[in-house]
Amino acid sequence: MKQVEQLQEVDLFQKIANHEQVVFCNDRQSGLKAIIAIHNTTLGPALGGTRMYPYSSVQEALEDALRLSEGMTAKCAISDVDFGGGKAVIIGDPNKDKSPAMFRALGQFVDSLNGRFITGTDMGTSMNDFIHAAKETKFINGIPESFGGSGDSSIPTAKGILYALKATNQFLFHNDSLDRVYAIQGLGKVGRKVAVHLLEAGAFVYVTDANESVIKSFLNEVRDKQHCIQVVSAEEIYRVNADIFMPCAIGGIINEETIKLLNVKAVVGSANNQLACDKYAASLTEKEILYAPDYIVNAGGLIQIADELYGVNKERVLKKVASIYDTILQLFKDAQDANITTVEAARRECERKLDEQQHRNNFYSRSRRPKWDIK
Ligand SMILES: NC(=O)C1=CN([C@@H]2O[C@H](COP(=O)(O)OP(=O)(O)OC[C@H]3O[C@@H](n4cnc5c(N)ncnc54)[C@H](O)[C@@H]3O)[C@@H](O)[C@H]2O)C=CC1
Ligand SMILES: O=C(O)CCC(=O)C(=O)O
Repeated sequence: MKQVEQLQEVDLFQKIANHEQVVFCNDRQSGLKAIIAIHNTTLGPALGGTRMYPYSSVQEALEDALRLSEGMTAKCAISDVDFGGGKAVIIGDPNKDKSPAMFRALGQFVDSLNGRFITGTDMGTSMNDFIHAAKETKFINGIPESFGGSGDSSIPTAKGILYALKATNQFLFHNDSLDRVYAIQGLGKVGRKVAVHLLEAGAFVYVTDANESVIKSFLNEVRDKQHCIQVVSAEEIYRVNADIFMPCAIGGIINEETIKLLNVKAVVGSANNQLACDKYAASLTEKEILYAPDYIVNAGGLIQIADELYGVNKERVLKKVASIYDTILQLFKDAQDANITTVEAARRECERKLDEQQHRNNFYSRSRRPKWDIK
């Protein structure tokens, strides 16, 4: 028994070897079971949303927290914001298990980290949930403006996706018009906003969502565009003949099986960690499918919540979100010139930025930050 315990301990530390800190949060009264993963605070306190998902095991939740927080380090570096990478996951079904008490408990755990981790919404959580968390800690962002936050971060995220789509169309078709065919997986906070805009721009969209009521409500919103929409099943979304496949729900959906099915020229979406692992970037390239790295495409929300550090200026946020167009276009060109995948090109750029900015004050060098006052 003792040997088994020792082995598990070693495995766990191997698993989190690239991370600075992982916190398991358990609140019996509210039922909160959450994991906070802090990947890297070189550039500043760890920043990242909190996801709620009915994980089938603690292992699965931990894997997700580790991968998502690592992605946030890259996202912060490439977006030039003064934050590091972190993320929290709550184990539970967002449609059944949520309560204000659960988010207050999460707020207390976040507060106990004294500014090392700042959080807000992600998949399965909403601004309203974080109003409760913000009663317990100041280290919450992206809550409604009426509560002193920067508001719905899925709005700038959706705008960023549209810029990334334009850049992709420019690169592929030498014309950045959005008037094309898209296959959208997930019509949540981000996917739906993007879909509505694409329809307004004259696009045709294939859509799917795991939740039928989400599809109904979407169709209701875009009643006058029914001829430009086809609802398909969860499986069919991978097979449809479209210009761009847009993952806007869960991660890990670009894998050996789905790559075989894809019938598109590019993959551009909001979901974090779309590739089940990095090797699938090469498989996409082999199939001549252009991949826009998720953490560049979906950085709009991060850009807004990071701007809270300076008191939020929507104009400044929009300008920075618009730069996603140039970043993506340049990345496609760099990858093409160097004959490497877009994932490798993005990784090199992140590493360059992290190296270049090692000198920046960070948690360990006791920087003071205007809003969060990290001591
Ligand atoms: N909200 C934001 O500003 C940002 C979101 N993201 C990422 O974008 C993705 C979507 O985020 P949100 O729209 O905020 O989440 P959300 O929770 O509002 O919406 C997700 C939608 O996907 C659907 N869904 C879940 N599993 C599915 C599946 N297997 N097939 C089809 N549909 C499925 C859900 O029913 C839901 O309608 C997530 O991966 C999130 O991490 C990334 C950056 C910022
Ligand atoms: O957009 C947000 O509200 C949170 C930022 C984040 O966690 C993400 O970009 O994945």
